Amino acid sequence: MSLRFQSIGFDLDGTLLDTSGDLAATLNRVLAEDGRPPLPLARILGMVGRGVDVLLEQAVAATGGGDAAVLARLHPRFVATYGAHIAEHSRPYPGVLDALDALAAQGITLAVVTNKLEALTLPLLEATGLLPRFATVIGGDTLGPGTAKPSPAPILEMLRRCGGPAAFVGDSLYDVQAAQAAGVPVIACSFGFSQAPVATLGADAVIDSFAELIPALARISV
Ligand SMILES: O=C(O)COP(=O)(O)O
Ligand SMILES: [Mg+2]
Repeated sequence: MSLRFQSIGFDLDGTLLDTSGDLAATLNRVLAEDGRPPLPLARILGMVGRGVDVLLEQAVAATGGGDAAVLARLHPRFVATYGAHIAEHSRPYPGVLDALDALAAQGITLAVVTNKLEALTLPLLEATGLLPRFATVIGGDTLGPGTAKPSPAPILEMLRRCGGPAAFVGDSLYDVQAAQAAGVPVIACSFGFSQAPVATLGADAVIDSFAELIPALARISV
């Protein structure tokens, strides 16, 4: 199946990697250290996808509230704790490695565009064996404040670095909005962290497993 895409970008959390276990354990540990109650996994996953600042804002609001000083206190604790436990439970979803290899074999350039901080993203990709497969990695803070998805900025930067035409693969509304604002077709993964049914996100295609990725890309290639 030959695709017309020069490059394909991937979201990280809930798309390439199931990071739910390490994210939830880290957040609940940081909340406990601050005297706050734990949050259930499903609630936490609904807070993931717009980066650590939004995650902490929502987690603090859900556990008794707190002002900017609370967030400023929790932020470095979250980053340090997560960095120390970055890949204890996090694994690629089934079929990820085969799909990436098949795309690379077609000469397609692969990129990661995540809202996770770059300094956490790189060791996570390294620990899970994914890093060598990507030509470029753009984190939520790589391009500066205000450029995380749903801003189109990181997808436009991926196009600049890797060339077009491009497609994007993600699991959240923010991925779909960012790709559409950048004029790039987008595939949504139903196995990720989206709280809304992925069929309602407005993506060009929905996949239920990575085995469906290349056929879906072929369908939107025409
Ligand atoms: O919210 C995050 O930290 C990262 O999320 P993403 O990899 O799904 O963009
Ligand atoms: Mg995601």
